[in-house]
Amino acid sequence: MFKGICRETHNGNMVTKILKIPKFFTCIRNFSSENVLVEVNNKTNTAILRLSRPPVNGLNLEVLNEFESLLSQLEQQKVNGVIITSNKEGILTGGIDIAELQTIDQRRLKKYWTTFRDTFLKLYNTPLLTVAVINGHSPAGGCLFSTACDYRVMTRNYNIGGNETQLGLVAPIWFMDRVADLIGHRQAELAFTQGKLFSTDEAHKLGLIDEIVENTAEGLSKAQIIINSFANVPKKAREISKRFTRQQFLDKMIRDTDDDIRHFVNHIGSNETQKIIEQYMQKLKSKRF
Ligand SMILES: CC/C=C\C/C=C\C/C=C\C/C=C/C(=O)SCCNC(=O)CCNC(=O)[C@H](O)C(C)(C)COP(=O)(O)OP(=O)(O)OC[C@H]1O[C@@H](n2cnc3c(N)ncnc32)[C@H](O)[C@@H]1OP(=O)(O)O
Repeated sequence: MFKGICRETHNGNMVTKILKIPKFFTCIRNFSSENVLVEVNNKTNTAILRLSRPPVNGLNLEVLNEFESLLSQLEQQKVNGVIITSNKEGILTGGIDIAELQTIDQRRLKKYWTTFRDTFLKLYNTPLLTVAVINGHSPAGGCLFSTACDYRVMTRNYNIGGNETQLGLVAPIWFMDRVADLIGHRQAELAFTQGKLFSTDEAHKLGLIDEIVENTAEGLSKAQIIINSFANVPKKAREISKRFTRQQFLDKMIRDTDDDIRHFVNHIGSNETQKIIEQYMQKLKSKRF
């Protein structure tokens, strides 16, 4: 017997069921965590990882830890590819859960930012093939994490980009570097100085995303096609090529770890930034944009 977890909504409440499935008939392996649903298709050996933390899949410490740990498990299982998407069509993630930034406790800020960086690095550095199916808005942290994937498809009429400057925050330099890798230095400079959120069409024209799809289902099947297209590529050679093309960024990010964490703690932990964050949260709650 194979044990799986099934999550369903009944009358607005999330219900978790433990399923017992005969191994022979299983086509899906399921090992979801609290905030991230995972299913691995036994036939294609591809994992779909769905962010599932209402209301906006905010990236708090728990989501980041779960995400990192699930990726490690998928690496051990040697899946053929990982598709990252949202369980809620319309929002991939609202980015960092702002509640994590509402503190001047330096130890907490340091812990959060270290975990945030480590999770990004895990995704950026994994030998697994990764495809982001961006099926909703993807501001700030959401955009950053999708840039770590090998390929990005996005559904129409949503926004993606680094809006930190609009909020009075400064995005980390490695986010800027990663976006510049995709859209070029000049466009990244314009985007980050303006805190620009791009529409799906704009993001596609710039190269921030690779393809546009109409809906999540099309996104998932497109992602599977991308993963399949690597089937005849020698695995070891692909993995080493991925590592080589990413090595320079990685070396710089790791070399700058201490400076980056210090900068984050000082920037977010200052009274001035705390006021800005508080005002932003109030605006967000009253929808005054
Ligand atoms: C060296 C480095 C130094 C410094 C680095 C500094 C900062 C870190 C920099 C970069 C990395 C990443 C940063 C971030 O991710 S900051 C977060 C930025 N995110 C946003 O600005 C998104 C804000 N949200 C929205 O635009 C919309 O909510 C969204 C489009 C996602 C969804 O819209 P929708 O209309 O569907 O829902 P809402 O009614 O707006 O929201 C529902 C509910 O959720 C709350 N909410 C939304 N986003 C967040 C969030 N990010 N964190 C916490 N809470 C959030 C919202 O207030 C509503 O709450 P309630 O009113 O109680 O229902």
